[in-house]
Amino acid sequence: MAAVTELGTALRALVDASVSTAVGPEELRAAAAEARRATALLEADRRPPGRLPPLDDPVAFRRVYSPVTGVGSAVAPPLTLRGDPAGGVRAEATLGLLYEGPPGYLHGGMSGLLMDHLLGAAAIHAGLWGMTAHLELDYRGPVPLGVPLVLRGWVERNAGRRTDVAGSIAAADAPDRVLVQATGIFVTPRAEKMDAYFATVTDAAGRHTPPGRPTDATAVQP
Ligand SMILES: CCCCCCCCCCCC(=O)SCCNC(=O)CCNC(=O)[C@H](O)C(C)(C)COP(=O)(O)OP(=O)(O)OC[C@H]1O[C@@H](n2cnc3c(N)ncnc32)[C@H](O)[C@@H]1OP(=O)(O)O
Repeated sequence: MAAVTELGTALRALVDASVSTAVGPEELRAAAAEARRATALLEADRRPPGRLPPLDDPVAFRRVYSPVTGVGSAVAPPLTLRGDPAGGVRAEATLGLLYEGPPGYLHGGMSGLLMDHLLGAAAIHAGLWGMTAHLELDYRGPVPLGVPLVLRGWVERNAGRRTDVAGSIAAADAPDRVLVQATGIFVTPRAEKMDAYFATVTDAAGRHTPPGRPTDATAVQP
């Protein structure tokens, strides 16, 4: 885990530098050559799709390469989710130029990614695993880059396999002024769909490990 985190941290610094650098073409080409060397090192042994990385725990929903929370991901902020004393889950983040939409502000699709994850995590935190069936966002104000944000997700109601969830993004210094409001419907797929979707998913040892088994949601910090 330390090595995965070390590489992820280095890659995030590289990606951030690559989208904010003002160096010339010679330096860009030299950096590209270094990046290709690193890629060759990593390509020496790759896992096939459907086989989880050894550090993943699908029951606890620990995903080291998640594009939202993955400590090993080059593109994840990465968020750390916590149980929210007010209910549901929350995370804090300061997002950089990698995620820019309008100049100086967060790309709206990135808000969608983050809200999808927070809402899904809120359902899981309540013991209600499901896949996103519907996600709706209201963009009430632009989300600034480079300032601390607070992201929240909470369950509104549950009926059978369906869970209605909501969430928000706000600046940490103005948490009551909601910039993005999200609502979503998460559905635990019927058994035959679960089988069809995840029949070939295995852990690193080759054991069948579909998601959605009863979870202790330990990926959310207490
Ligand atoms: C903490 C750890 C961190 C870890 C946190 C990890 C968070 C991860 C968050 C990311 C999650 C994703 O990206 S998931 C990936 C994106 N999503 C997908 O690919 C899902 C694609 N869609 C599907 O496969 C399907 O539509 C399903 C599985 C969602 C539903 O199919 P189904 O199982 O046949 O369910 P179905 O019988 O149709 O519906 C069940 C009930 O839900 C209602 N329902 C279903 N869909 C909808 C809908 N769009 N809008 C309204 N209502 C709906 C139905 O009316 C019904 O209500 P009633 O009649 O019972 O009242």
